[in-house]
Amino acid sequence: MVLSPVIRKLLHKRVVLASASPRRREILSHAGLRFEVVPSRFKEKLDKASFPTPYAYAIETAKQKALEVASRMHQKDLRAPDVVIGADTIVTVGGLILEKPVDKQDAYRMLSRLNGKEHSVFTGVAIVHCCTKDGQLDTEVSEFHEETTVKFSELSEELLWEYIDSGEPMDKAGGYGIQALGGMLVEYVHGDFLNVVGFPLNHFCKKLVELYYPPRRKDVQRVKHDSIPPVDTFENLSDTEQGSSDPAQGNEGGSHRRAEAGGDRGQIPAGSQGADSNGTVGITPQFPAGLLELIDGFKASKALFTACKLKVFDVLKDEAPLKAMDIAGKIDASVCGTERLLDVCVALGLLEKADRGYCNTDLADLHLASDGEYSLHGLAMHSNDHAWNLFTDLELAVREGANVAFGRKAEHPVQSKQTKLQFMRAMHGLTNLTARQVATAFDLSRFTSACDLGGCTGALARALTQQYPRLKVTVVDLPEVIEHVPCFQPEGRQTERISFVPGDFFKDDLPEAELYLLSRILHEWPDDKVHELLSRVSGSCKPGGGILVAETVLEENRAARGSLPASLNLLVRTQGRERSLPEYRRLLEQHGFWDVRLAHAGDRLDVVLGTRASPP
Ligand SMILES: O=c1[nH]cc([C@@H]2O[C@H](COP(=O)(O)OP(=O)(O)OP(=O)(O)O)[C@@H](O)[C@H]2O)c(=O)[nH]1
Repeated sequence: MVLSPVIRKLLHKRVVLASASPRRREILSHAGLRFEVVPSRFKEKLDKASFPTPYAYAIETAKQKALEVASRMHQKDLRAPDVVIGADTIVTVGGLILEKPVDKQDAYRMLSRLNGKEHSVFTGVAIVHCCTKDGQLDTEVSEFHEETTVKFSELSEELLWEYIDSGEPMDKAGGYGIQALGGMLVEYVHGDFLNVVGFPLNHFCKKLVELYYPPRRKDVQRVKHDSIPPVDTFENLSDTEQGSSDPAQGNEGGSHRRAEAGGDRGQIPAGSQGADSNGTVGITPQFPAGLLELIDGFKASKALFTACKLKVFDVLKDEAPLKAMDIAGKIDASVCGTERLLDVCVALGLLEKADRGYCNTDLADLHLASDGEYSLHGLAMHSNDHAWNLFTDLELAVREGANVAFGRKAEHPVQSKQTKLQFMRAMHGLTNLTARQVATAFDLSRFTSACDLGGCTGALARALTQQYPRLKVTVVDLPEVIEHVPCFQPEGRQTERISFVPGDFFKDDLPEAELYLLSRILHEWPDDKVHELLSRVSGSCKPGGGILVAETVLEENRAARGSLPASLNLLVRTQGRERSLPEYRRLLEQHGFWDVRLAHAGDRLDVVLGTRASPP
């Protein structure tokens, strides 16, 4: 949803978020902003003592992060984005500036300093507008900061260490994440909560209003600048894309129609008045850009899939820039069709276009070319060739309440050899992106052996053995999956501590292990099969051993997660479903696993750990 026309002002610009923070990405994308993410390479080590205030330090760091990205992008293709956003969050307590802890001891030092006290969280933000003049990068920087006061409860040493061991503190300023487990440490917050999480959205919108709608004399009394203008006021500020920015054509005094339902993802913004040929006055609703974007969403996905299938991103990874004609030759397609596809990819932020031709964006280089550890090419191809067809049955699946496709089209997602390999590629790319976070969500160093059930290409096993030098992992998967594992072994990095065992975890004996891993497995199955599997795991797991389940755990407010399409995916594809923490807790407890704990492992994945109790 795009609530604010001021965010819409940016929809037609190429916006880049110069940050690796998943929280910033989430806050801004939930606000309806469209942008690319290019993490900054600026080293955060400015001399803190040389700044008059902590926030001056945060602002300068934010600015340097954004400027580094602007100049790198400009150098790469001689064209910088229109807007680059940088941010830096710090915590101050007793005159000290705390950033992200470097290790657990550092996290402990930070959290001990915050224990039982009030502290301030500052986020500095820089909005850099770029343009290219005579091949030179020209920038205009707007900056601001926001302060929020947070008070921690008195916390015991045990609780502090339990929190540190959850792994959550490590990539967070001050060593805590208020949006997750860290929220339990906090007694009160004064100020903007999102500022603590990493991005002061409210102040950002005010800054945009200031930049994009400088007050006209007659507005000065009407627009209150110490708050985000209410929606009506924003509508009056709407630009030519949505209405008229000409003050003479504004809506002042006009009646704003409000809808009961529908409209631009929920609300119909006020439009313009006009008379028809009969002289009847009517109101044209404002253009529902967000809704049209939803309606057209499938076209964007299909464009991405097609470019992947035609290996456009591979071609441009090998050689760039290239003109449409050269690319068409290499992918064996028509020039006019190729040019259209390429331009759509530019609009989608997947490619960049300059005078000398087209290039991949960093995002496409990393994730859409078919090679590379973090390639999602396999996932895109799986979505194109399989998920796409299954989703045509969504209406039927919704009517029936179960996956009608399951019986008709597939017994399991792994079918023909080609399909199998494609599914494995999809899972491999996805798992590589999240494996480290899953491996570090809890401290698993007490385990010396693990068994990854349905561990596919061993991507999670690899992350675990890299993280825990004493750990040996056995990967169990169907024989027809294990057969293809050699295609996925990274050169020279095969570790002797990983072994692959062909087998069916519903039928064959499970290998002995202290820790059993079920990553993205349980959601594939209905409750009766989950019970069957957990009972087998429970039978093999010794008291004190563990079970680690990696899944998207549903929150109470189910609509709040960006991963809900996944739940429809399960509806059309399998008989399984996503579950909430109470549901996982109940399932695990029923099979003798206690002390069930949850940790987040990134945007779309959570980890649940349970410990096998001694039988009564
Ligand atoms: O309660 C919370 N407090 C802070 C955070 C996250 O902490 C980091 C702050 O670090 P920084 O500003 O340096 O940003 P990075 O993550 O290193 O990304 P950049 O590439 O922008 O430097 C930030 O991620 C906050 O979101 C939190 O999550 N909760």
